[in-house]
Amino acid sequence: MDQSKEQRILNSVSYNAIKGDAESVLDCIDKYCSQKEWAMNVGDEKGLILDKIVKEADPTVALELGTYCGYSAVRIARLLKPSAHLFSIEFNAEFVPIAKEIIEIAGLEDKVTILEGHAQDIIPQLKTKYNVDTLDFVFLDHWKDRYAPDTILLEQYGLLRKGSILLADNIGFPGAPDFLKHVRNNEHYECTHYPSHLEYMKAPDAMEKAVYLG
Ligand SMILES: Cc1cc(C(=O)N2CCN(C)CC2)sc1-c1cc(O)c2nc[nH]c(=O)c2c1
Ligand SMILES: [Mg+2]
Repeated sequence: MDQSKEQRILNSVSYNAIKGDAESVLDCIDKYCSQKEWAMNVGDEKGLILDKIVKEADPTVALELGTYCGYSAVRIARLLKPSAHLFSIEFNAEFVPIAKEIIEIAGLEDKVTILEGHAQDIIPQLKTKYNVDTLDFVFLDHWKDRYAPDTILLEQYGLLRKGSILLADNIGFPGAPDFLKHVRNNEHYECTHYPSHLEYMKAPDAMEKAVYLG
């Protein structure tokens, strides 16, 4: 059975990255995906926007929707303070072990918990099963059609508090029009638009920050 692209990315990280060095894991993935095989990591350019917003949020509890190979989980977790934790939800069973391995190579396994399943099934369990009170930061990077309904779930399950910061990838491409409709012109959100480019490409893309106002 041929290896998957995601397995080849893990092979490259395992062979080339410095164990315990998150930056070298990120650099290795960015190098592989810009020179060898494109993959849907948030990437180095949009990654800088992600870094900026994570530093601004300085979250104690963070949530990521869409783990994929763990690139953004490493990107976020490397910036977390000692007491902080990242929950990352991934529904594709093939990606989960690859992401776990990449996060471990980065030395961040104690900061990240990967929850396998659909966000709409796991979000309702965060308080009861995972002892979450409220979320300080949420990175939406799973599937454009789920951004809006899953954001509404976060609201309905009392997981957002005044000042919770949502950051959504792919607002430009593939695009998430109903998410934008939900958060913009909504008195409960303060939005900021960050134009950028699709990972490893020249094509335009963008991220949107939406701060929940309570
Ligand atoms: C799968 C895919 C293909 C894209 C594209 O236009 N391509 C043309 C150019 N070739 C080279 C690459 C592919 S963009 C994209 C994508 C990008 C993300 O950041 C995503 N994030 C979360 N969830 C997604 O489903 C997701 C999909
Ligand atoms: Mg994305």
